[in-house]
Parts: sequence; C-alpha cells; structure tokens
Amino acid sequence: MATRLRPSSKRCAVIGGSGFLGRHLVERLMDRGYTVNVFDIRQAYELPGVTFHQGDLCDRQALLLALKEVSVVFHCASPAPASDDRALFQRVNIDGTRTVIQACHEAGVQKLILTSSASVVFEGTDIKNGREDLPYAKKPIDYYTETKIQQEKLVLEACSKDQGFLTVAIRPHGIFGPRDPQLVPILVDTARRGKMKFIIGDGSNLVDFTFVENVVHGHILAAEHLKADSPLCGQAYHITNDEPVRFWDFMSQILEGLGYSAPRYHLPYTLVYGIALLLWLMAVLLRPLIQIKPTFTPMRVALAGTHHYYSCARAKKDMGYQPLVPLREAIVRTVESYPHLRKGA
Ligand SMILES: NC(=O)c1ccc[n+]([C@@H]2O[C@H](COP(=O)([O-])OP(=O)(O)OC[C@H]3O[C@@H](n4cnc5c(N)ncnc54)[C@H](O)[C@@H]3O)[C@@H](O)[C@H]2O)c1
Ligand SMILES: CC(C)CCC[C@@H](C)[C@H]1CC[C@H]2C3=C(CC[C@]12C)[C@@]1(C)CC[C@H](O)[C@@H](C(=O)O)[C@@H]1CC3
Repeated sequence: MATRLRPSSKRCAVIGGSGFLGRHLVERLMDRGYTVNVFDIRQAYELPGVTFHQGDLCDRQALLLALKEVSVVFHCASPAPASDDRALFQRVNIDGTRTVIQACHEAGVQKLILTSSASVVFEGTDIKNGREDLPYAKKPIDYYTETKIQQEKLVLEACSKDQGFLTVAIRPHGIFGPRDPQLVPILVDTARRGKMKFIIGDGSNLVDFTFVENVVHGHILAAEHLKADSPLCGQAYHITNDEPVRFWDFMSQILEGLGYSAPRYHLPYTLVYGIALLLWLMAVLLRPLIQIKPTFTPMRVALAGTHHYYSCARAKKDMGYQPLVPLREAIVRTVESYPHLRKGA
C-alpha cells in the first residue's frame, strides 16, 4: 500500500507564482528555506529549486499535482484588474477559488493564505485609516473588486479548525516595486502620451502605496502565525507601508525620478469622473464595432482623487507586522529598477 507522506510545514505552493507579487514571494520563501511549487497559467522565469506546474487554477486535477505533500498554499493569482471581462473574473476569482479550496482539502493542505485587496471595502468615496471591520463595498467599483469580495468571503468561510484547514486573507493596497507590470508602466505610458499634466482634485488626498517586499513580508508572517489557537484564523489583514502619502506626490516622485515632468494643473474631480464615466459607457456601447481602452477609467479617477488609506493595527498586534522598507527607499529602488522607462531611453 502506498504511504502518504506527511506534508512538511516548509513545503508550500504559490498559485500565481509567475506574477509580480508571486515571484517576489517565491524568491523570499526560497531564501527562508521553503520548498516551493509554483502553479500558474504561464511560466515566466526559471529559478533553481523551484518546481513549476503550468495550468489553469480552475482545473482541479492540474492543481492537485502541484499541491502534493504541500502544507501551505499562497493564492495570489488573478486576471489583470484593468480587464473588463466579467466572465473571466467570475471563472477565475470565484469558481477557481472554490476549486482551489476543494483541491486543498483533497491534498491535505493545512493553511491557505489568500492575497485579497484593501479595495474590497472601497466604493469610490473617502476612507481614512480604514479598519478591517468596514463592510464590504455594496456597490463595488468594477468587476475585479466585485469578484475579489466574493473570493475573500469564500476563503475566510472555509476556515475550519475542526478539519485542520486554516485560512487568512491579506489585503494589500497599491503594490509597487521592481518588475511591477502595472503602476509604473501605465504611469510612464500616460506621461509619454502627454496625458500626465493634470492633478485630479486639489491634490491633497492621502493614499497607501505598498512596496512589494513589505507585502511579501506580511504574507509570510501570516503563514507562520496562522495556527488553530491564533486570532488569525478566518480573518482579513491590511498590509500597507503604513505611511499614507498624497497620491499626486507619490506619482510625481516616480515621474520626476524617471525624468518626466510632474503634473501641475488642477481639474475638478467631479468633472474628470463624469468624463471617465461617459468614456467608459461609450466603450461598452461601441464594443461590438471597435475596442476603446480609455486611460482614465472611473476606477482610476476614483483612486486618484479620493482619500483611501488603511490601518495596519490588526496585523501589528496579531502577527508583529512592521514594514521592512520605508516609502522613500522603496520609491528610489523602484525608480532605479526601470532604466528602460526613463525619459529618452
Ligand atoms: N498589484 C496590486 O496593486 C495589488 C494590490 C492588492 C491586491 N493585489 C492582488 O495580488 C495578487 C497578485 O497581483 P499581481 O499584481 O502580482 O498580478 P499579476 O498579474 O502580476 O499576477 C497574477 C498571476 O496570476 C496568474 N493567473 C491568472 N489567471 C490564472 C489562472 N486561471 N490560473 C493560474 N494562474 C493564473 C497570472 O498568469 C499571473 O502570473 C492578485 O490576487 C491581486 O488581486 C494586487
Ligand atoms: C492615469 C493616472 C490617473 C493614474 C496612473 C496610475 C494607475 C495606473 C495606478 C494608480 C493606483 C493604482 C492601483 C491599482 C492599479 C494601478 C493604479 C490604478 C489597483 C486598482 C490594482 C488592483 C489592486 O487590488 C488595487 C488595490 O486595492 O491595491 C490597486 C489600487 C491602486
């Protein structure tokens, strides 16, 4: 009879491990002596000691191969937030997460750490020092957020001390850092097209941006503190740099660091939001004829023109979280990591 090996507590799988956050997480886990399986729909790199399993997380059989003898699973896969493919979000973030939970049960996984998002409580209006007990957004601002809410609920509800299956959700906000395919590249592209001249609103709104290494640190702390007798079971935790910054100061520091001019002229928030809404509606109506991808989507305008920063008090108390890299250093390291995006490069 085949004997089933007891999963080692240092054997883990990273679903979405080819992505921006996932790869940073994999690298740090390796440094800390974990054995890592990556499961992703694409293989983006090779790393000695890391086993890649290419597949769709909606495919339970494919997942089961990657979860063999694994005790900890990090789930940080998602379609790109900018996509407007509702069916894809439903399939991957909701149905796929159900499949991940089912596969974890079948494989005897003990802990599941989900990368959620602080945006699950964001409805496009100000949030100042928001805590985790804020209600989920009743009117989520896009399909991404709508399905991240359902995904987080599924994972937290699956937590069962009786079954020996413990879950926790990490809610980062505005992740940035080397290799990020979103924030800096979109910002630079917008600047290169001459569209980063305007500040939306009066420019005083405070926002959290979180350096990727701090997000990774929060995930590993959560995995290591998640025990049957710990307060982490079935809970969500904000993980940010804990240094709210003016949205437009942050953008300006990145732009100027890369040699571009910072935005200077102010436009009223409601005007820009109205235009973004109109453009989005036009894009939806014209979709059968042409594909329009507006830069200033209602979501981006809301993120750029409102206060939204979150308290990390719960993570500090329950898992001893403190950001490892301060914002100033994080910005310098990020700017240095994009020589190809410098003005004139
Ligand atoms: N980037 C941010 O600012 C931010 C902030 C808060 C939360 N998050 C969350 O963090 C996680 C990671 O985000 P990221 O910025 O690294 O994104 P990313 O796009 O770089 O990585 C996501 C990975 O998931 C993989 N993936 C997508 N669909 C899949 C499928 N069906 N099966 C298997 N793999 C699949 C992709 O191939 C990709 O490698 C996501 O869950 C996202 O919602 C991101
Ligand atoms: C065109 C300009 C007005 C803005 C250009 C920069 C934007 C591309 C980024 C600024 C804030 C970013 C952000 C996200 C995507 C990129 C930005 C809009 C998220 C929506 C990505 C998904 C995460 O879950 C969100 C989160 O809760 O952290 C991000 C919020 C910030």
